Amino acid sequence: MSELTEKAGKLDAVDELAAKRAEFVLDGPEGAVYLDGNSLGALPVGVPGRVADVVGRQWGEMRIRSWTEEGWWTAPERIGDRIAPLVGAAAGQIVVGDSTSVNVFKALVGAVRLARETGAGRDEILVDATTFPTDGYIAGSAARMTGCTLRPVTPSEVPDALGERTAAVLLNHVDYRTGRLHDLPSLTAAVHAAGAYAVWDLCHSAGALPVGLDAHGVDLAVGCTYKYLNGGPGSPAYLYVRADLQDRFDSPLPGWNSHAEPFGMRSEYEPAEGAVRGRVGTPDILSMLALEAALEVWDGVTVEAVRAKSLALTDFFLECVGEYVPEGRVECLTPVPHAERGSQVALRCAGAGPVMRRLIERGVVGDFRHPDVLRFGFTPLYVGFADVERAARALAEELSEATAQQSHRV
Ligand SMILES: Cc1ncc(COP(=O)(O)O)c(C=O)c1O
Ligand SMILES: Nc1ccccc1C(=O)C[C@H](N)C(=O)O
Repeated sequence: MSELTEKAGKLDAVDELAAKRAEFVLDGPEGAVYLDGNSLGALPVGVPGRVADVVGRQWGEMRIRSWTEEGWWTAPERIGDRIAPLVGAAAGQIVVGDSTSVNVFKALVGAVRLARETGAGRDEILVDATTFPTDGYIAGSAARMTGCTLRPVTPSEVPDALGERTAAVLLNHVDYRTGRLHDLPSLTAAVHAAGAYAVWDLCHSAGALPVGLDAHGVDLAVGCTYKYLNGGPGSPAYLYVRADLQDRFDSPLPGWNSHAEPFGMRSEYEPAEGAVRGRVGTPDILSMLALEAALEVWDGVTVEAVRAKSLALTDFFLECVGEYVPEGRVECLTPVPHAERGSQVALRCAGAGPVMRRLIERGVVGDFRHPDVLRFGFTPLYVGFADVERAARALAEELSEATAQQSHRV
């Protein structure tokens, strides 16, 4: 047994979250090392039974009565309240529904409208230049619709780019490619000092590390639920609107579900109070109730414990990669300081696409991001230290073989 295998065993033995792994389905043809929870979280064991009940009994037998008797109608705000503590929000500020892309649109246009109430000259939106593409596309459209210019800047350039013209700033808490964690408290404070509104995309941080939305005075936030919250493919996203902004939040998608009296069927729109104002149309109940069941794995778990394990996992992965992988074959894009690291490790590597394909064939599942990045996501609820060691060893073997083949060809 190598030193690192032994170390993995010791770390697993004292892991206080180790028992959570049994609450997920992790078998199947791909093997047990699943490091792609930053794209699609694994299936919690309680979900299939709940979905069967929702379909078979609630829909199949109770039909229309389930909107009231099974709480379907109020699911978006009820599940929002279940997510709230995971992102540091008090109840009543999060509503679940639609995709992240749609919520980015609601939040960003809403933010520009808030900024315009006090400063008509505010006609610029700043957007993270390194963002996951959908946020940039939506921000471009939001800018055109609101008569703003869109200015892409890196998060570190934001403080200098802010000014009297800034209406809203759309940032990612953790960068999807590099895994870099941005400084949400200080960037939010800088946006506020300029009189603008901050919209945060939490896709890669919610469920992986403390976010502190209320504590840091974030204005609006969005996130998906299919990564670290394990809600399933295409599970609905969420929108956070800070309590004291809700009265002034003017949604660009004011559907009947956000009406003060949806069943009044009135022709005039009157927005509901509270988080409900962020709703649009009929909620996607099947996905939403699967998500609700998935969130039960968080019972008795603190985000702080998850963060501590996440950092221990990524530290250990970096240590194993440093030990096993031939010098110079990979370049780590993820920052080493804990304060700047999310819950993934991104390694730049020649031939990253084929390398990841072969790793997956070996049963180590990460993903590849264009043009040359290997991404490994670490979900502390179901990834263990032995997985980490095995993944790094498989990567090293893969890269050594590739190197050997290359020199053979030469
Ligand atoms: C930062 C970020 N925003 C948005 C999305 C996607 O949004 P949607 O759920 O609308 O596809 C992703 C990943 O899918 C993401 O990583
Ligand atoms: N929603 C998806 C559907 C299909 C494939 C990937 C995704 C992702 O979520 C990608 C992820 N946002 C990423 O950080 O690359």
